[in-house]
Amino acid sequence: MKYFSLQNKQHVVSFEEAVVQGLAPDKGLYFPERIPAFDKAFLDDIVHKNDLDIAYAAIQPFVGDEIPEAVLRQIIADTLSFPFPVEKVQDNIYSLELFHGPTLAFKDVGARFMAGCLGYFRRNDTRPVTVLVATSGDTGGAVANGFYNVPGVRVVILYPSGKVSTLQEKQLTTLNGNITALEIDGTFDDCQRMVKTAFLDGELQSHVMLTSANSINVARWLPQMFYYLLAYKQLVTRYPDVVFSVPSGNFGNICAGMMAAAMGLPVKHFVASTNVNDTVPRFMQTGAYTPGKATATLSNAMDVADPSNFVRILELFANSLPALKNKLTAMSFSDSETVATMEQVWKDDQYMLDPHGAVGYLGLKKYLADTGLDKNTAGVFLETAHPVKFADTAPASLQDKIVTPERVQSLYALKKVSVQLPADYNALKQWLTAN
Ligand SMILES: N[C@@H](CCOP(=O)(O)O)C(=O)O
Repeated sequence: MKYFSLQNKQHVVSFEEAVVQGLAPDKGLYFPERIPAFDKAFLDDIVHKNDLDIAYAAIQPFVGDEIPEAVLRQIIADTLSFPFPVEKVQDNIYSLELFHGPTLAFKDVGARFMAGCLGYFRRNDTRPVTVLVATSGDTGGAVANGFYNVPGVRVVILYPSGKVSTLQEKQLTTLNGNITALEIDGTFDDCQRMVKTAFLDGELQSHVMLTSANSINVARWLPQMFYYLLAYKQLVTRYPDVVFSVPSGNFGNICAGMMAAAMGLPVKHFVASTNVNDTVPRFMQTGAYTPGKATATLSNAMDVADPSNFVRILELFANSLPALKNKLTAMSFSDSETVATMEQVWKDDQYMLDPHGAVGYLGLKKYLADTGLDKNTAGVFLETAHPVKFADTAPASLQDKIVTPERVQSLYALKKVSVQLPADYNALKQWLTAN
């Protein structure tokens, strides 16, 4: 499989080059040259396949022969070492729980897969590489955990000061070792812009070898297909149709699901559920892409005004808005709707939503109500992070009901270590060069 830059289709690279570079030199995102198709017999028999074989079938065409089969299978096994249950919340409404990994968010999947690929590609390379990553909350912790102590790799995480939760910040700032947290006086979009600018800076790159671990990197983005297939496997014997509602910020997660659908996974429809950072829902209505400045919300990991991966979604639909609308509906919800939903679902169903899952749930319910879909349809919202990550801003009535998983309990006592920087690319460049 080759990958081209979405800024210049003539710029074509291998999987390895796409992973190691992260972003094309022209700042374009890499995109696969063709969309592989799942074997129909394999999909028809998916309930009898094991999870690792399903993931292998999904990702192998994107990797080709650039990673030997045994190595790729081991990377997948290391990535999927925790469960992805589909929990019933109400009749026809299911939560795909993606928070059972080490950092309690769906990002663990992509971060661990990418760490495995990068480790393989750099096995004979002694030059140190810097993984540069921007986070609005969850990516940073997952990348820090996935790359912690990986030889020859240093991770530099940019996060917006005061705009991530207590637990998220502890996950970013307490590992130390090969992980450094840069606390930026700005928004996630500022952090993402600074990271992307670094990739364009030839002078910087002559001193520092850089790659990205945001979902702009194909090895972070594509493995997110796995859990759509695993959810489908769990539901297909009961429901002919599945609708996924995906809480969306940088749009990498939903874009991976839509890639799986383009490969043949039978998904009836996708709902992109956003908070008030509604650039995509507005685009879907008007056709005008006009990102403003990000607004801070309770679902902070989705506080993204200019989502990187939306260009990939457009590419999947040959930039045709009518074609996209047949497969995707986008809706936005306020914090007050989010809180009311968290309280209501706990009261009625004893299911604890996190604010991102609540936004996904809202989008799903609204879509199903608007379209009047029947009992043959399973509605699935992605519960992208554990509620404890947002315990400090959870409604007072729910605070004492959120259970802290054992694997993060010790984090609260650790001391935060971060470097404060202004939202200015030159400050980042100076820091990277000096360190
Ligand atoms: N929601 C993200 C923002 C970055 O998204 P990514 O999937 O491109 O890494 C976060 O939690 O940091």
